[in-house]
Amino acid sequence: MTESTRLTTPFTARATADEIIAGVDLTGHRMIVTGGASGIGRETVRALARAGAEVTVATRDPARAEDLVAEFTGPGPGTVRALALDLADLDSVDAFVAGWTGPLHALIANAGIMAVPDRRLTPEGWELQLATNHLGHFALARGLRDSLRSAGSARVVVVSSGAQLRAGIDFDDPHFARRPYDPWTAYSQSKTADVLLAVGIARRWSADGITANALAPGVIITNLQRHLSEDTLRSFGVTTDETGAVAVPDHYKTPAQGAATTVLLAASPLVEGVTGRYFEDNQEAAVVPGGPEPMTGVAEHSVDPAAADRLWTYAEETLGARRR
Ligand SMILES: NC(=O)c1ccc[n+]([C@@H]2O[C@H](COP(=O)([O-])OP(=O)(O)OC[C@H]3O[C@@H](n4cnc5c(N)ncnc54)[C@H](O)[C@@H]3O)[C@@H](O)[C@H]2O)c1
Repeated sequence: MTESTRLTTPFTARATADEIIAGVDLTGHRMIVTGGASGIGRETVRALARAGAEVTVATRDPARAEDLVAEFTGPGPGTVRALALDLADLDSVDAFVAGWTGPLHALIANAGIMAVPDRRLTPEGWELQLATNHLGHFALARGLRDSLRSAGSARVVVVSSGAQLRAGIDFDDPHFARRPYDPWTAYSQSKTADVLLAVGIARRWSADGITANALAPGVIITNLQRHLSEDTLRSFGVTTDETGAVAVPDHYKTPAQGAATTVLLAASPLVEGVTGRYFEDNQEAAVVPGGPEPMTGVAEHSVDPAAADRLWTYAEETLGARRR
């Protein structure tokens, strides 16, 4: 992709999800938002349902989406329901896939965890951030491929992060079995894997009418930061006063603004047919060398087709060899 072919939209970085799809009618569109009960995912669900979509919130605890379901119960065109899904538990992913019937117009891989302080493993022995953010979503997307195909035209949207700039995939030790565990390196690796998943799907499923793109939502205060200490948050410029009010730097977004790029990729006609790309602030991002310095753009290692293919094979083999 060159500068001249980079896709631009009329939307500013501050546009909200509702502004992005104003006038778009999603009636009859069936969509899944993982992690849709909180944070950015919750605002994604609301914007898509307001535009008329039938949205399924895939969440570990469906009770947490009760108010969302209630908000869209009634005469309006959009509906919301909540179904159980634990991405770190492949039996749960399999059960979710087995329970899905009919077409699927958009799969939004939004759920995620960040900077888990110690090296935690799933029952299969996989590092928790890679397992949740990537391997669970890989299994989910693969399991739902027929449903995506049967929609005729379907989109996969993967919520990554600017953290993908900081680390590629360590194919020799993805689960930190030998190298020292670092919470941020593990997060960055998993977010690179998110972009590579979109690239991998774009390389394989285009003939099925399925597109896939990844994005960074910006920086938004949500439950995602729960593993960060007050000192770390202060170093990011986030402070909490004695009343509990949180003050954030100017570049932080609201959840509704954070959901905007996801909604652009899931539903806007502006990106019809676009696949294998990475967006931030509602525009396609520039490809840059990864490393500690760049704050925007997508790292070369995150969109490298060879890395995408290698990760795809790795994920297939890993899932195939899972402990029962
Ligand atoms: N908030 C930010 O500043 C920011 C920045 C960059 C990227 N992101 C990405 O945005 C996405 C949404 O994060 P958010 O900020 O809304 O945080 P959040 O914590 O509010 O939402 C994440 C959701 O994922 C769910 N989840 C976690 N583990 C799961 C599992 N095993 N199975 C099913 N669901 C699980 C959580 O329950 C939660 O609902 C994440 O992928 C995150 O990496 C967020």
